[in-house]
Amino acid sequence: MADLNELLGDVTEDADAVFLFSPSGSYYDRYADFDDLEVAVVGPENSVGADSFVELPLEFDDVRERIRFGIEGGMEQGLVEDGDVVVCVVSMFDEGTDTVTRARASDSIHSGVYDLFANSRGDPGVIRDVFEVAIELGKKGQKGKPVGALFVVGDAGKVMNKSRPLSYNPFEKSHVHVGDPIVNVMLKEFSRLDGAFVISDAGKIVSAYRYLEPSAEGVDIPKGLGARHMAAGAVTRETNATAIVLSESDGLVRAFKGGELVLELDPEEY
Ligand SMILES: Nc1ncnc2c1ncn2[C@@H]1O[C@H](COP(=O)(O)OP(=O)(O)OP(=O)(O)O)[C@@H](O)[C@H]1O
Ligand SMILES: [Mn+2]
Repeated sequence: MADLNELLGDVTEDADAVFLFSPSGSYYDRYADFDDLEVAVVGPENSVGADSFVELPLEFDDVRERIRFGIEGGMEQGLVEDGDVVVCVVSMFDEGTDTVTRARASDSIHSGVYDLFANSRGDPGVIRDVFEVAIELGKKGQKGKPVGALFVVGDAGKVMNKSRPLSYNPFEKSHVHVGDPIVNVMLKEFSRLDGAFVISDAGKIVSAYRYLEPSAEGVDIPKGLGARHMAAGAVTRETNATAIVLSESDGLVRAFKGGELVLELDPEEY
């Protein structure tokens, strides 16, 4: 009769790295002296004091997302590289370690999402929520028609100084935050109209209908992108904001930081 452990050994064969997702201290210790294997801890905090640590800025309920994010962070830090086999040890059912998966680090996983969440000024949860609105808008459009939108997240005071109103601000005096389902409906509704949404670090919607007027000097964004993308890139050079743009013309979601395009995604594939 076949031996179960032997069969399951296929999962860990030829591994280049082991990523332990939020392990307990005693569990981590059992992995501490693997010499020829990169052992890294992935989680919201490095409570076991691991040398190699990838911070998860958000709780990903979806284990697949958690693993993707962990691997991308590991690539970002040079712990693993394109083609490496990464064995991921995860707890899926709150009963300690119960899941082992084999994943391959690849440049296609390396989409820029990690950098966007981990190194932005805005709260990671806020960036995620805005990102999700943009993706959803991209998938469905506005009443079936393609729609474009521009969200500027973080450093809102400075962003307001670099912009002017195109119309009355429906969020004036309101205290609404992204992530609230009602707000997401509002964001989608208002995205039919011109200009940008300005959102604070903590996710408060400061304004809609802002016309951004940053200097475009020294902004290097890919040719073929128009005024909306130029404004998005430029505002992130002059402020510490992150801009998330849904293009009406090609349907892609892009993010800009520090004046540069840092992420480009097709909502249909996300
Ligand atoms: N400086 C700006 N600030 C805010 N919104 C802007 C700015 N420039 C353009 N927009 C918005 O972007 C819309 C589309 O402009 P344009 O076609 O030039 O941009 P684009 O980069 O090609 O974007 P898309 O791919 O969505 O067409 C405008 O109708 C306007 O609502
Ligand atoms: Mn255009």
